[in-house]
Amino acid sequence: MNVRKCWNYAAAYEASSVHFTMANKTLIISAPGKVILHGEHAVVHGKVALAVSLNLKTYLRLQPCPDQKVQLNLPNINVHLSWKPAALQFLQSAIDVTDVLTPKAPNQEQMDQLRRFAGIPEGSTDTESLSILCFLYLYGAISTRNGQMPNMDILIWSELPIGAGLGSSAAYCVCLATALLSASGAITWPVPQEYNSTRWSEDELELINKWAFQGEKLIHGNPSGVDNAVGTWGGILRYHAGKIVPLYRVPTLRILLTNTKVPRSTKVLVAGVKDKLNKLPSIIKPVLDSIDAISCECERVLAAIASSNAIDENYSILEELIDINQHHLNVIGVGHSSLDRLCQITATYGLHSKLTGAGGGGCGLTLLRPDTSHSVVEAATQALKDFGYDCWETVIGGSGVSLHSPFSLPKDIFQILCNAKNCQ
Ligand SMILES: Nc1ncnc2c1ncn2[C@@H]1O[C@H](COP(=O)(O)OP(=O)(O)O)[C@@H](O)[C@H]1O
Ligand SMILES: C[C@@](O)(CCOP(=O)(O)O)CC(=O)O
Ligand SMILES: [Mg+2]
Repeated sequence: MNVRKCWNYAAAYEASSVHFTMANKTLIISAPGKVILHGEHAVVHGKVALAVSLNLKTYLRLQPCPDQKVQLNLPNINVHLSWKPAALQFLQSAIDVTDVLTPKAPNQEQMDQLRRFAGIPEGSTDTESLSILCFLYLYGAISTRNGQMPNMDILIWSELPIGAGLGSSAAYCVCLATALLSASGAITWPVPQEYNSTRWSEDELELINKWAFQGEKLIHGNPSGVDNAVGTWGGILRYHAGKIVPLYRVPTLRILLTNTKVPRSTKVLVAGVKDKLNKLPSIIKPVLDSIDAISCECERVLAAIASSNAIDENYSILEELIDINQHHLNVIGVGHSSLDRLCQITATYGLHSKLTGAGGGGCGLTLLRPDTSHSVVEAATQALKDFGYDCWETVIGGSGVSLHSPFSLPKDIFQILCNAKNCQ
């Protein structure tokens, strides 16, 4: 791997006790959430998944900390922490990552040390604990290389619903990995004229993706890697056993997303499927094989639609695949009555839905045909909202991890990330 050294950054670093001086620039990064069309859960067991980036994003703002501390602000979950670098000194010996180009996951002993330091009880899977442990691990593994204990002020805020199947954990990890790798000089510290675009080389994106995957392991236990791949590269991807293939022959899809608002944890659901597979392999394995076949068939049909072939018939196949997969997901134990209701409500409008992401509540997707009328979408949306669900038509397939100028952000996001007090 040829990861570029950021020489300007290194010079600034040498000349200053502040790790990422760079003329005290603020770095703003975003990573998108994702929608899994087909293959959730099966992908953890080596099957194919098709996933696409979402126009809802997580944003990270990184800046030097004026009072020489390490600060972590996570306003979505009301976490505001601050450490003196000396208090984090133990991370250097505890997380012994000798080569930042070779990402590793924490072992049990390291996890125990991090947990004890943060005062998090063993086995705790609450939102705050996972986010803090993930930060401490990535900071310790990436930022403290070369014996440094850099001060920094990090704020991460998301427009994604958290814990709802749209990949907020991966977007969180991609943003953190990108910021920490940039600040440590392992990947390019982007220069101002590169704002509003992805300016990392393919090797750098690979390194971001690999570190984000280590973070996902901490949050999910046993992730497939599909979510962090979409968060890093964006677009529509076919993911199979770590192999990422961008798909180009795909029509513009219209998708309605519904958040049932039923909370659930990906970690718990993924572990549940593994248990079922271990307990009843001859029953569950064929279901995972069938989900694999659904993803492959969906890819074929999307390519056929993109070539303008028999649109109506091919949409009928897509709808049937959605229905079958939703049944399979129920069989492997990741359904929920809130999702069944979503499928029933949309069916009354002739629309087909399935859960997306880990299931157990969270979000479902509904496929709209190119000619599904506005009035049908409105009526279905209203019926779902009447049930207390959030429902919106999405824009999918946008860019992956990106860099932003504070002043080109949408006003509301600018205000959250860069109020006058926080932004330099
Ligand atoms: N913006 C955020 N701020 C803090 N933590 C976050 C944020 N986004 C995601 N997380 C972490 O990711 C976890 C949710 O991940 P997960 O259960 O995989 O659901 P999903 O990825 O579908 O949103 C949260 O419990 C939290 O630890
Ligand atoms: C269930 C799974 O396939 C997707 C989980 O996505 P999410 O965390 O629910 O957004 C797990 C994985 O692929 O790592
Ligand atoms: Mg997740």
